[in-house]
Amino acid sequence: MEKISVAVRFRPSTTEPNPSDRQWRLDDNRISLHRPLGTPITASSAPSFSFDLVFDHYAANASVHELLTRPIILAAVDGFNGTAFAYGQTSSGKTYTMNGSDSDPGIIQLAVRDVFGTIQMVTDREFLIRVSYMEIYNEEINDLLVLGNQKLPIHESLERGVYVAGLREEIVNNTDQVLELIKLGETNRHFGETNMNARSSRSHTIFRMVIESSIKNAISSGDVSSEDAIRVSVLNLVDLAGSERIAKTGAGGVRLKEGKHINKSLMVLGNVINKLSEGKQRSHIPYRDSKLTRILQPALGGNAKTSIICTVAPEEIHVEETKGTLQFASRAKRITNCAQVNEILTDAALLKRQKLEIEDLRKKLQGSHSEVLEQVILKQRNDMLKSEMERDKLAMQLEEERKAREALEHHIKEQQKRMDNLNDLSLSSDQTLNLCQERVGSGEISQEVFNANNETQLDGFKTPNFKSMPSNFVMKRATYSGAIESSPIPDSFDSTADEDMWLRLNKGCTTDLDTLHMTPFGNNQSFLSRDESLGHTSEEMSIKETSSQETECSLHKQELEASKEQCAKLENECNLLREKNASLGQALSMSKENVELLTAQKEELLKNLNIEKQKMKDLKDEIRQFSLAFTQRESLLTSLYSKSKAMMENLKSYRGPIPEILDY
Ligand SMILES: Nc1ncnc2c1ncn2[C@@H]1O[C@H](COP(=O)(O)OP(=O)(O)OP(=O)(O)O)[C@@H](O)[C@H]1O
Repeated sequence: MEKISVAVRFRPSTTEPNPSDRQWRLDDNRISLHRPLGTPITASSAPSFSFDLVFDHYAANASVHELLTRPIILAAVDGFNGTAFAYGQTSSGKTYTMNGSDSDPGIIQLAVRDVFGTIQMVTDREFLIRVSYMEIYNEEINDLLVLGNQKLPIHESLERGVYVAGLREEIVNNTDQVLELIKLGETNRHFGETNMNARSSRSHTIFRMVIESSIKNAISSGDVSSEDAIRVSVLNLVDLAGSERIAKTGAGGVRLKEGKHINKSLMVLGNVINKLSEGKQRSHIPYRDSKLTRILQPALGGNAKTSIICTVAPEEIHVEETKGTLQFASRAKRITNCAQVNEILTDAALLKRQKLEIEDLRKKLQGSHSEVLEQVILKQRNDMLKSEMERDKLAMQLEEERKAREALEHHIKEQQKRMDNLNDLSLSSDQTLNLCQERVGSGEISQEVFNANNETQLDGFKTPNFKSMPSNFVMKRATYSGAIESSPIPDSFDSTADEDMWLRLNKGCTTDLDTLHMTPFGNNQSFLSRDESLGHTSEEMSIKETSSQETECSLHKQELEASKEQCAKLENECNLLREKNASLGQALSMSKENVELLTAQKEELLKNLNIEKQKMKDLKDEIRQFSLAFTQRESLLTSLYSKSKAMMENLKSYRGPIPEILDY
């Protein structure tokens, strides 16, 4: 943000100062009005003013330019928009300041020289300068480089902002070329004689230079950067028509109409300056109320560096107008602009950027990116296969473990059964022992027999409880009612038998003894005694066996627990692998989708590239056709212009009657 710089310039007095006149006094950059005797007038009607610069009547245009406008010209070459305009009452020296004289070139001439002088010093950029010259006469825009009143319209677009449509822009290469064009423009400009100025500007004129520049050979270099951008700045040098009092100028007829238009547009300019000076940039600023403010919009509170030179007349007769001008200047001083370098990308640079982007995308698609993707997919496939194999292996292990567990369980059940049997056996042995002891107590069995039997060790004794009874041994139980859990019947009988014992054993049961196979003598050991002696030995054996089986069983149990744990662990691992497998499958399908998407994008981009290429070709054709048409039109216009000029010359020298038809 920077403030508009404002300067005030006093033109030389046209009259001899009268001792009774009030005087404007300049102290550095301050201006104050003094009484004839030299005392300052401090009333509110005549306050003192201070400005960025104040020039007295001795100042030459060159010093005004050097101090006020030159910085703007240099900034314009660097890409900033710039505007310098002269404001003041009629005959205060605006045109003199802007256009100068032969001995004192004006700001426009000095600016043109500066522009060309500066760009010659810049070696790394190439410049294209275009100039145009227009006037706003009676609120109509005319091209001063073209004959006649064209009444050009103002247009607005996003790309160009506010612009005058159809305005001739001349590409220029040097100062002289521009000065020639300015001369041409001056001949077309509206001047008129008033009471106050023999050659009064009846229009606002805007001399415009468009300065384009780009880095030399930037487009052919590698990357697209800010170097590829083109700087386009607009420099406006404006000579306003002077505000005037109709009574003073003595205007009537055409001059009066002109004066009204001039005053109206200057009033709008004043309103815009007022609003902007109040810091109301965001409120409505009446730029559209006049063509002048519309065209100067960027210079007033916009993207431009602006300086205003307010010209004033020193004479007593113009004190009120001078005060008005100084007030305008004071308000203008408060306006802030926001100038920035204007850079745009050319079609070629844009195309280059697009090409690079497309190339980059293509590389990503065709090159490293797709390879990476393929590798990722391959890796994922491998991972998936690996995990599937692991899963199968684990499933097999699990199956084996399950089988082993079932076998173990089966084994444990068997062992349990055996243990139960052994327990039963042990119990029945105890009972048998008790029974025998009871019988010894009752005298049925002698203590010696019992002891002998009890001490006798018989190998190969099988569990009598589960032995099937021999079919030829049938007992009839009459009175026997004792609870015999284990049968005392041995595997086989000998040929001899102790009848008494038999009877005693059977407690009165009658048995057909003839059917008995008698136990041979000498081998007549009672089966009872054998049985009972065996009962005592089997108890110890069964206890031993039981304890060893219990140990075995607890070992099996431990094994079972361990295998259960292992099994659970394996199941967990299996679940994890299943999950991993599922996520890998998902990732694979996603990558497949990505590949498909990228392929589609690639195709789309290639399609766009082709379209862009076609567009480019069309544009080139269009440009070729346009430049052809333009050259034709230009040569036509030039010939028309020279023809009309020649005719004008002829007409001027022609003294006879005016011919009725002019054949062009
Ligand atoms: N600084 C100056 N030094 C010498 N002569 C000057 C100076 N300023 C103005 N003049 C002369 O004063 C007269 C009026 O000046 P000029 O035409 O520039 O005024 P103007 O403000 O452009 O008036 P208008 O608004 O009517 O066009 C001219 O003859 C001009 O040569």
